[in-house]
Amino acid sequence: MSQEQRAVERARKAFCTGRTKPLQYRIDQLKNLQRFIVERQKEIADALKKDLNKSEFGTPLYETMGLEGEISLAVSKLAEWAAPRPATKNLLTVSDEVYIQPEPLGVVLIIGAWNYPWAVTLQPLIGAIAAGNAAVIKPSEVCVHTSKVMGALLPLYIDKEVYPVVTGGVQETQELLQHRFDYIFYTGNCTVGKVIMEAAAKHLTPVTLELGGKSPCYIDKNCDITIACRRIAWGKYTNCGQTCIAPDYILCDPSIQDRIIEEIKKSVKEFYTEDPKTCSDYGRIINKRHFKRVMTLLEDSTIAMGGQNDESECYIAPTVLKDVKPGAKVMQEEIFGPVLPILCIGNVDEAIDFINQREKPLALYIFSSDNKLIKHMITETSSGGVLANDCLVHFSVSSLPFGGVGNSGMGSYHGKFSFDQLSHLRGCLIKQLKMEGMNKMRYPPHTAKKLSWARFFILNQVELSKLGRWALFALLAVVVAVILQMGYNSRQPRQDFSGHKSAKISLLRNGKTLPGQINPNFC
Ligand SMILES: NC(=O)c1ccc[n+]([C@@H]2O[C@H](COP(=O)([O-])OP(=O)(O)OC[C@H]3O[C@@H](n4cnc5c(N)ncnc54)[C@H](O)[C@@H]3O)[C@@H](O)[C@H]2O)c1
Ligand SMILES: CCCCCCCC=O
Repeated sequence: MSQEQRAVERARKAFCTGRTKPLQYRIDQLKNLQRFIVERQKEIADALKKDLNKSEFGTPLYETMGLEGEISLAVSKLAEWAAPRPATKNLLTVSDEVYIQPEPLGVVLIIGAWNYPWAVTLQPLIGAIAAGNAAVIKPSEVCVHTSKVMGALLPLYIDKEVYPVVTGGVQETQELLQHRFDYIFYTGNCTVGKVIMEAAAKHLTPVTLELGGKSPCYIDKNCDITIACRRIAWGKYTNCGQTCIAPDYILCDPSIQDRIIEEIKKSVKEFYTEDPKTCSDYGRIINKRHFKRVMTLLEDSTIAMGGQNDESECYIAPTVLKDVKPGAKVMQEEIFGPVLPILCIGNVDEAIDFINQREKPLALYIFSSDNKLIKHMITETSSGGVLANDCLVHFSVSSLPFGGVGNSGMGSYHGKFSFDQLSHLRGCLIKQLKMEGMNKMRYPPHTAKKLSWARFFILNQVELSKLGRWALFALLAVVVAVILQMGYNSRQPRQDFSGHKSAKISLLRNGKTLPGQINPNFC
């Protein structure tokens, strides 16, 4: 039996014991995960240093602090998230129990990417644990050292039967994908996203795909360009540009292009010194394949800043390209490296058209002091998320769903969204075996009058909370009268009452009077 098959079977068997269901178990596992992050900070940081040259401060800042926050949130909110959620009642369910019960899905497969290997692998795991699932964890093999540490150390902290770690490469991932899961949570590129979805379709397994793409960054003339460029330089060059939501390219008026270049130069110097190569806060490209790929993207554009590189170290300096044409190589794929092209456009509406003519991005960045312009751009475009006047930080806001749309992915997570995404939200309606008179309108023989009553009860989604006391009282009186009438009529021989004793009544709909030619004698 392969390690993949063994892991899946173990997780399934453990899930079937029901031990992941009690909230206390989930909280204990989340706290164990928290302990792992705190106690193994050194091993985590050492591995990231080797994989991506992440610094000892960069690791907590970009990888583990967010995880700690998400765990604390899940632990403190779990009872609330997992509790039955009351659902709105209508006239037909007014005396019933109507609620939504979140329940675990089963065994989740989590496939992580290499660029923030702890953040994007363990953050879905937090959601899976909180929601009461088992999970098979597959870290990215591209992050060689991190993957080893995760495989060796994580099982020492969390239940290794329920949350096994499978290490390995494409072959191992594909072997895992042969198995049936109850959910697949994949983070990575769009091409492999399609492979994942195809494999999931064979078992009708639902998926979240956290993908990437080209996230545009519009800079309005009307903004503080110094501050804008500092924030953009941080968003772009953090992790050497290998961030799913890095601003991929800048769109701006030609009159501010040179100013932008100067300000980015200043910020780069401020962050990474004159020589970023020797700066401990500046990362490296993950491997030679990606190094070559990024270098190719520079070929047909003009370098305005940076461009220095060293293949032996997978080093590429923070780089800006100017006057870039939409047809340039750098505009044909997600850059995922420290290269920032600037494209000049006429005005905000041209920027909107440019964005809308391309795939829906994971993030859209807008820099402007004009709130109306920001809202206009938000209304006229679509993207996974949007952030005005800053970069990246929306990732760390647990109350916002994080995820893509269209080509940048499907599904979302973080905070309660992770819990909901990895739960089945089960609709529950508990009726009593009473009030049978109310059901006459749906039982055969069907008549026009029964239909008009059904129409009233089903289509009038009366929001009881919005009705005034008297209106509610009047409504209940009508309901009681109808029930009594139905009870009476159900004891009478079947006949057509049309034209007889027609009662003209007025009923409330959304606070307005509804003149109803409704005859209660419909049976
Ligand atoms: N939306 C997000 O939250 C997010 C976060 C991080 C990265 N990303 C995106 O991920 C991409 C970078 O990651 P990557 O794709 O290079 O990571 P990667 O190469 O590590 O691949 C991710 C996972 O897919 C598996 N995989 C790779 N090829 C496969 C195949 N042919 N069949 C089955 N499984 C396969 C790998 O084993 C790995 O576990 C970028 O596009 C980036 O924008 C998105
Ligand atoms: C606060 C910045 C964290 C960025 C994490 C991005 C994950 C996707 O690549």
